[in-house]
Amino acid sequence: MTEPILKVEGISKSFGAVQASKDVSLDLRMGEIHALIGPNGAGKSTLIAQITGGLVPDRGRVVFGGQDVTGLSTAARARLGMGRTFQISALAMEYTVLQNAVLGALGQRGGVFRFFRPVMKDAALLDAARAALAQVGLSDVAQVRTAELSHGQRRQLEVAVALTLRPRAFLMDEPMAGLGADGTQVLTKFLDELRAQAPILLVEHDMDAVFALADRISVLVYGEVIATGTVDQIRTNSLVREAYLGEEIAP
Ligand SMILES: Nc1ncnc2c1ncn2[C@@H]1O[C@H](COP(=O)(O)OP(=O)(O)OP(=O)(O)O)[C@@H](O)[C@H]1O
Repeated sequence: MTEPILKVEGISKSFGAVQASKDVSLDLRMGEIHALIGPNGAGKSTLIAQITGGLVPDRGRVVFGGQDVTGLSTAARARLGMGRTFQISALAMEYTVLQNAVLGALGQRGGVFRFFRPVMKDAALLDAARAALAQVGLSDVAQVRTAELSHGQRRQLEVAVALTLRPRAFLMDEPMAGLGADGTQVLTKFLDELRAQAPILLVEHDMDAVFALADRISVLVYGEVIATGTVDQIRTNSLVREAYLGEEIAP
């Protein structure tokens, strides 16, 4: 088996008396969607922040592409190919779709945005942005103001921004949040295809999407991974059913 692209090894993180991550270990393998689920406040966002570099763990390490990245900045991790999308939109609503994709490409490279015009003439950035928009199906709206996009299209644009870096893996924090049934369906199909290009660690509350997409699921409860397994293994796991009170997870 090839080495996992991402390994989280024994990560712990406390905020005062709250232990948000308790000795968390998990990995992300090539070609897979690994979903991270858990009740509100279980520590999913805190874990993602430690993987992407926004928070420093108290203990443990993050290995990406065989390299220990625990001490690296978010931008340095992005340059190594760690792509991500956010729970809260980081898009500039007044800019066009293409401008957002270009600025995203620049930002993810750790570039500093000083003058708009030179940036918009940077052929490499423009090429990367256009290719990413084409891949998510937004080429037709490249010149449209981002504010005019539907919620689902904005989610696609966020994925496009992450794609500009040609990531080796994706971390996605609740990409389905706020999407209607149609938007969820479009994004589910898109993520299904995307995993072949780069594996995805997916934090998601929408259980239908998780069950449709995940090759493996890890369940986080009070900062701890209580189970990792296939959809069937997780559905029938008694600890998991207890944590969810049997509701969302019930077959
Ligand atoms: N910066 C912080 N300071 C103090 N406590 C924090 C901080 N960030 C998170 N926490 C606490 O850590 C725990 C885990 O929070 P986190 O946001 O990671 O959970 P989550 O699983 O992502 O929740 P949700 O599903 O609601 O997004 C919670 O008890 C939260 O209150």
